[in-house]
Amino acid sequence: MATTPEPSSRTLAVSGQNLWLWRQEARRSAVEADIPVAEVDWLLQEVAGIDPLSLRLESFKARSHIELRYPLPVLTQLWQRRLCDRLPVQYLVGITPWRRFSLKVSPAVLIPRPETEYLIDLAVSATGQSATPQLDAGQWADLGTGSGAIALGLAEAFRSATIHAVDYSHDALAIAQLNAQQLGFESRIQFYQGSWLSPLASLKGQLSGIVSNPPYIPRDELQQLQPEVRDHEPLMALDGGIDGLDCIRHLIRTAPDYLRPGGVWIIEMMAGQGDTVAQLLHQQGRYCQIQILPDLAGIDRFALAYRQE
Ligand SMILES: C[S@@+](CC[C@H](N)C(=O)[O-])C[C@H]1O[C@@H](n2cnc3c(N)ncnc32)[C@H](O)[C@@H]1O
Repeated sequence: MATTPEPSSRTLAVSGQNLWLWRQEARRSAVEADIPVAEVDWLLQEVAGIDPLSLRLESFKARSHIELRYPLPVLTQLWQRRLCDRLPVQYLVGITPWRRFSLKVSPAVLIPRPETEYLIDLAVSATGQSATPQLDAGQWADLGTGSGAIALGLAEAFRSATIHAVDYSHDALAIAQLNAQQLGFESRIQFYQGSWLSPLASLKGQLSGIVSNPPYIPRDELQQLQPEVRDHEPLMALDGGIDGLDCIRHLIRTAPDYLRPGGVWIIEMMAGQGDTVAQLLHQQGRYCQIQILPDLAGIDRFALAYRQE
């Protein structure tokens, strides 16, 4: 498993000119390796604390010294891992932005994606549109919490709710808990190790909402994923079984017993799964107002339904 070196406790300084030269070389190698050059600047923001404008205008070049989290040769080694091992830059620096949060990530968790941010907006608008009272309060679940991103988003959006975050992976839960502590949400989110809803048996019939971004990649397609994903993100976060729908089918089948009447069920899915997911929700017979919703690019990526009253 890839690990990022611990930041040095020594003060490590380089001249702006030297760092500029390092950046030029890294940008050249990024182009050659077909990696977005913007990732070099992201790395420099994190390890050298240089703001995006100074990077864009290259004004940092005039500074006599810039403090780094790692010595320059270690930075070079890190960048080599990005180039040669295709290690995602988020794992290199150990953090990723998501909504307004800066989340700790490691190869134990999926790197939360920008499109997943929309699940929180869907949850907020679903509670606003519902006739069921106080859907934005009470108990909410984030199933397959990974880094804790969705649980944190829900905790921030629904100030009176308690969030129950479940993951099968102990290592993922450790990261999620750390994120909750660092962002000041530890009293609002409870964490459970186990499979989907099974650790929440005591909450049957009480959940105001269930939100999940489950694994949904068909098994045969895993090998065709980009190396950054295939070789570094956890298989347990990706593998959705033969047709990609194993976890979604399970969540459709089990969620009605856990939702309160009128409670909302929201998931992310893969492009092309919308028709089948809508059909499964209809067949289950206990959902209403079933909707398949697009992402910002207009591609169907989300499903939303309410438990019948
Ligand atoms: C696609 S990732 C989503 C992570 C995070 N919610 C996000 O959106 O970035 C799916 C998550 O489901 C978890 N998972 C897989 N199988 C599970 C199961 N049977 N029960 C609970 N969690 C599971 C994985 O460990 C992984 O963290």
